[in-house]
Amino acid sequence: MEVFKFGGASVKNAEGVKNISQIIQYHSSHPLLIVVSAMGKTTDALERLTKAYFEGLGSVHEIFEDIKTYHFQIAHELFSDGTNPVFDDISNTFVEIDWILEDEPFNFDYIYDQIVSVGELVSTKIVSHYLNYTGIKSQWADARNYIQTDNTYREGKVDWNKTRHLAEAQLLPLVQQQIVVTQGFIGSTSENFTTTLGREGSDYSAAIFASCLQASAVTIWKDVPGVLNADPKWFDHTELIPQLSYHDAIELAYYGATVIHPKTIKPLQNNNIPLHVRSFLKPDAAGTTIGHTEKPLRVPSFIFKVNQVLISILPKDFSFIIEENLSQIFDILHQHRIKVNTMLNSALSFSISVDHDEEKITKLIAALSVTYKVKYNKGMELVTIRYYDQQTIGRVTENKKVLLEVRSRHTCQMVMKDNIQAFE
Ligand SMILES: Nc1ncnc2c1ncn2[C@@H]1O[C@H](COP(=O)(O)OP(=O)(O)O)[C@@H](O)[C@H]1O
Ligand SMILES: N[C@@H](CC(=O)OP(=O)(O)O)C(=O)O
Repeated sequence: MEVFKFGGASVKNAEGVKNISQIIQYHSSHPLLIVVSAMGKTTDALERLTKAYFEGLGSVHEIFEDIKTYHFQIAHELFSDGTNPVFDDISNTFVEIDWILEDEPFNFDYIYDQIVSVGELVSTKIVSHYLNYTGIKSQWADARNYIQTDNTYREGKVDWNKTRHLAEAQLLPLVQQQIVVTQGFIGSTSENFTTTLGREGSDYSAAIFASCLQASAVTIWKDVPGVLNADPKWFDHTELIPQLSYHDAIELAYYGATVIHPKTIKPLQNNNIPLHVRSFLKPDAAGTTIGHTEKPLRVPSFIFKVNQVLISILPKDFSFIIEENLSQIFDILHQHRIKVNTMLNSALSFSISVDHDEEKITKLIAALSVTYKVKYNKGMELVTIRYYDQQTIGRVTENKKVLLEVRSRHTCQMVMKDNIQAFE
């Protein structure tokens, strides 16, 4: 059996749903598990809804109505028959949000997961109904019955033993009967509360299912021809990488190549399952295959991250940065759930580049400032070049001021900006 994953961009409208149905039909001669994300930018909209609800804003109902209208419009374009059971199914799924909104808000992360997960529930209902409507026999499955996590809401940690057991015992027999459509991104605690696996986590879901079911391959269908040596949103002249080792794929994803969620590769590598990245716009093209290959990447690959904050942390008494300080600093970073994108330490300071999440950063700086002198620069860019050379470094740093540079044998990272403004 194989696992196919379709992200939000592939099902952002009725045309998209029709397109992926054709892809599924073409491959339907062998068992398939289809993992689907929320439609288009629905997760962002549900996040806005959750925030508005917590802030008691009057826009809550307007945001919610827009989300519902978007899905019903897609369904009306797909199903000419207004009595199709899909319409009741969509309504019943959205009712879960109505119930939440009737109560007073409590525990943001928990409520976030209960609301935001509805995006995946409703998209998979539409896709599954549409496959059946067009004669492709399929059944809908609730990913929460299989993917078991702890109760770290918004970033559920997978309980692999339970998940493997449930997937093998209960999901595999279904997939062997007919095509199964399920959700990416969501799981469940042992008390049956919904969790999410972290933003963009549907690729990871596909890998979890594939590894638990010993799939022969995973294909993630994207709006790009495969893995390129840079994000085409940033660069004009990108090159397709036809074959990529698991190791290089992990490095690229880890440094922020958003084409693959960083957690996706390891479970596949551990089980020797190839990962194909292909275009849902050109489904006949081979794309990229990630697997065991000794072929090194021939072209330098770039990863850009904008909206970075460069934070320098110095002991208040100007003493040296020693292991004890580092351990305390990492503890504070961990408590604030901050992912460090790059770091460098010198005798007197420790510098990190992190994503600029205003709320988290304000709290982090306040916590660090108790013990340390903290300097920071907002609005920075972080570029990572895998397999760098001097010419490539020259190209990306043209007209930039580099504030921090870290190099290993294969990877060079630079934090930079056009005009520097220092804050203290
Ligand atoms: N190295 C890369 N190769 C290809 N695409 C990349 C790369 N780095 C970033 N991307 C971006 O990843 C996007 C596809 O990923 P994403 O939007 O998360 O898909 P989905 O929502 O379908 O999961 C592309 O549109 C592209 O802009
Ligand atoms: N819908 C979730 C999960 C996901 O992975 O979506 P996508 O496959 O569209 O990136 C999100 O936007 O975070």
